[in-house]
Amino acid sequence: MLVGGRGVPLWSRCVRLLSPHCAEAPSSLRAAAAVRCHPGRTFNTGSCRLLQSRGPSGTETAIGTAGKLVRNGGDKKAVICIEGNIASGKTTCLEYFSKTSNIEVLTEPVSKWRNVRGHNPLALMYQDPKRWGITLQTYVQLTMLDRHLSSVSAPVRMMERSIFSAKYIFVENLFRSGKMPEVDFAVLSEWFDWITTNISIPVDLIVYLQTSPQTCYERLKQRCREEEKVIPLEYLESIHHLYEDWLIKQTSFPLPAPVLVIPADHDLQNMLHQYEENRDKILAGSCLL
Ligand SMILES: Nc1ncnc2c1ncn2[C@@H]1O[C@H](COP(=O)(O)OP(=O)(O)O)[C@@H](O)[C@H]1O
Ligand SMILES: O=c1ccn([C@H]2C[C@H](O)[C@@H](COP(=O)(O)O)O2)c(=O)[nH]1
Repeated sequence: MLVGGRGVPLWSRCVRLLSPHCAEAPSSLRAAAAVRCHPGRTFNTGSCRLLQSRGPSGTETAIGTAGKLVRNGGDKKAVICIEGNIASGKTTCLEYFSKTSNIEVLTEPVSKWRNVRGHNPLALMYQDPKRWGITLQTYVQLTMLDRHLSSVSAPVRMMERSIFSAKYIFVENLFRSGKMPEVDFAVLSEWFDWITTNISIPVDLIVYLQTSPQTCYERLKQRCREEEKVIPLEYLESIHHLYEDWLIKQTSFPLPAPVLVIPADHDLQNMLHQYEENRDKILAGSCLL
């Protein structure tokens, strides 16, 4: 295992734990504070509760000491986000860990993205990204925020992706590829900046399932989700490069947490073995299990 390594070749079998470049990353899964990874800005939201409210889907929030909206009781729970390309095996990984007691698993709300009041923004986005990209990504941002803020029922929460990858990977990809008008990107960015400035979204660890785009392409075809039949290999390559820049090279956007890299091109049995081998690392430091 290499700790804090950078630029290590892809597809190596070892697992790596990379630290965020910013100085203010959450120190461990025990961290009571929610910290934003921006130079010179630290928000400690761990202690005081001034106001409390309950929203839809069991969201309980309060105003913390820094004036940020915080999830109620969130300071005591560890949050692990599973990140990776489309069809890299995130859901399969979560299914594996869902069998562990004391871990709460939250999959991406894809069913909502496929059906909001009878509309399918995911399908619309793939059909015409220029027109519908903002529609899908606005809804993704809302539903991911709802996931982050929903009340936690176990000491450890494992969730699929995050509001950060929605913005840093998918919105960014639409914009850079010329499939999102500048004004749509600006509006989404304003929303994202407002949310992350005013709402505490603590993440303690990112687990990055690192795959080749080719592997994802094969798994995508095997999964055969109707909306995704139009996805070419090049799309997965773009997503892959954005992930690598963010989580491995750490040259694009701030990291909300340290990164554990798990090479994920291997067959299912091998992957399950790796998850078992890394169980302690993934859950390390929570002091709650
Ligand atoms: N290690 C693996 N080897 C082969 N197929 C896999 C592996 N992991 C997952 N799959 C299959 O690949 C497809 C995508 O996996 P999934 O877990 O849904 O990915 P994601 O949630 O990242 O989109 C599914 O059909 C799944 O059964
Ligand atoms: O912000 C986002 C997040 C996801 N998507 C798309 C990509 C896939 O087609 C589905 C679900 O992703 P999985 O990797 O299979 O979980 O949603 C998006 O367009 N924007």
